[in-house]
Amino acid sequence: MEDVSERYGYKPMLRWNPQVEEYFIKAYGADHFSRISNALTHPSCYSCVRVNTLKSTSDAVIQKLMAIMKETEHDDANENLSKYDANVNADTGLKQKGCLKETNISLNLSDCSKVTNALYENFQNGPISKCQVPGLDYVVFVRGSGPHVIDYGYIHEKPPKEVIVSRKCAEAVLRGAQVYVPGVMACSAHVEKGEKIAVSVAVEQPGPDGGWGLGITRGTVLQGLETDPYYFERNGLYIGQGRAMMSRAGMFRVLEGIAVDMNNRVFKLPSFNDVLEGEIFLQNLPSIVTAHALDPQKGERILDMCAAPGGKTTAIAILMKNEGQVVAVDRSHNKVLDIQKLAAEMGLNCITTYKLDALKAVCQRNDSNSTTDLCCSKEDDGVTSLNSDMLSLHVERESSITTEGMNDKSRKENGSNSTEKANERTYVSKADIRKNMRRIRNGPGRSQSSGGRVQNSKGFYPNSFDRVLLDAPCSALGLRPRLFAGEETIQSLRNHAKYQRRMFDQAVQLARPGGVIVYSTCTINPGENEALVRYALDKYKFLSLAQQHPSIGGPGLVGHCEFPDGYIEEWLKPDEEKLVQRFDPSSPLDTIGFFIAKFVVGSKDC
Ligand SMILES: C[S@@+](CC[C@H](N)C(=O)[O-])C[C@H]1O[C@@H](n2cnc3c(N)ncnc32)[C@H](O)[C@@H]1O
Repeated sequence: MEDVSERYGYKPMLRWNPQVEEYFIKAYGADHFSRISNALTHPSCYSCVRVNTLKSTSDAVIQKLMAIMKETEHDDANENLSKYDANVNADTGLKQKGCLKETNISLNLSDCSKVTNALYENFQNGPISKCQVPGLDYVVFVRGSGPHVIDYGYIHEKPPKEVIVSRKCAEAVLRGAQVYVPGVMACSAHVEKGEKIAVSVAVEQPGPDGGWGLGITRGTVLQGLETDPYYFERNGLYIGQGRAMMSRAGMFRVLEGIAVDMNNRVFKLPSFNDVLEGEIFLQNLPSIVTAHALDPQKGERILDMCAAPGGKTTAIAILMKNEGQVVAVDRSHNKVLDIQKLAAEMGLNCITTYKLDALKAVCQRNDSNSTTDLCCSKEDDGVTSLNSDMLSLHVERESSITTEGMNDKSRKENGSNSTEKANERTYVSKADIRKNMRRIRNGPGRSQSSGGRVQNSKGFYPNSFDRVLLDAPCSALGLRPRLFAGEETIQSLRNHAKYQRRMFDQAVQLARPGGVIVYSTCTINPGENEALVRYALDKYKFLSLAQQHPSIGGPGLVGHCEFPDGYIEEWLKPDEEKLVQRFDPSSPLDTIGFFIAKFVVGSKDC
């Protein structure tokens, strides 16, 4: 007989490109890499909330979040007691309820086996508490739990009804999302609205051509038999149970909406996504530390080179008490709008946004005649803040979001995004929702006719910033939870590294002597981390690594790696490793994989 607990469990194995795996094993050692790889398949066991100290305090936020959690628990309890009655045999239903209760009661700290002592102490006084790291008391941790064992109601020869979801959908669900219609790939026959559904994920498998593939026809009928698609591959890839919000036919007919309401998850993480608008921001701990490491001071001029959606930009602005200027650029028009929305929601008017390719972030003085762009047209300081007069006179307008009046959420739900996008967690600001409501009521305003406005920039003058943050686009191999990592090859990893070096070259020109550059990535790839630091220190003798505060990540990697093609990748030299922060997803801090290096810029004349 089938081992039900194995089949209906959650024991994913991350797949890598074989050469990439070999490289990481060389870098970390086989055991350590296996721990990292395993950690990446799970979400962190706590959520991290950054408090907007200009609007609230950690204590006030903790009180409010506690109240929200209480309310939710109360709603959940009622929901659990009433929801399945219609379609489930009464006895089985009662058993399920018992199981749910038991599981809930067992949500204690021991579930989160990887929590450090520091975090453990944080949670001694309840599920929500202030971060104990000196200087980070405006960070609030909210305890989650998992992995939970779920009873899917398997009866011999009568497997539970189920859906298979796409991998991106599953990753979003593990972070707390619901299953949206586009994410559903296959479903059991005769599923009706309200029925209990087991949710598993189909992950890319090696294809005959050496690549990866997912050969599954959307709409496939599942029988719960070995003949089902990915039957064996889905062993141990069950991510929770939910209630069908529509019939099987509906799931493949409609284009939008929640297909399965996930009410019994393998990982339970409170998301607080749409509460306490402007008062809090959900952010990974290493990202918060990055803003801190930059050490922005009131009145300074700071450049955030790859800023969207603005998590670090707003953290920096708050550390500066909204005094000074934070110039936030991104190459994506819509993403610049996201930064604007977030800044508005958080009440931060020291943030100026531009659309700019960070590879062309430096403009020379003589460029200014040929451009209407503000950044290079102002002789005195190289950058100009965005006020309303300037907006009407100088802004280069761009047509905005094509789906005028729709926020990200409605786009997601109406199916105009891809299958994957429908299950990615997208940030929707309350300010955005309110703005759209106003537009619907009043019609488009004068400045709203083409949607949001984004000012193009042609770059900034050299040495025009006190501090520069380069939170570089990267392979993102530290992000979690992740169920597949095979897409990155050695070549693609090297391409990321090249791109980052070119951006760093721009950052070096823009930071003034005596200024600071912070470089960060959310990848575990040393080629994009330590190797970038090596490149920077070897090429720019006036740069030196600086101590970061707080320093809670681990040390960097010292040495080098020799590749089969003869290429040698140089990492850090002894003593440099303590000056960078490497957040290891398998470490007790239980964060995403992340890297931070801080450079001080010396005199550029030498
Ligand atoms: C890691 S994300 C930044 C996250 C952001 N710093 C935050 O904390 O919210 C990288 C960003 O770089 C942007 N990007 C990629 N290539 C770029 C380029 N050449 N110039 C400017 N931005 C770029 C992407 O659009 C993306 O928003």
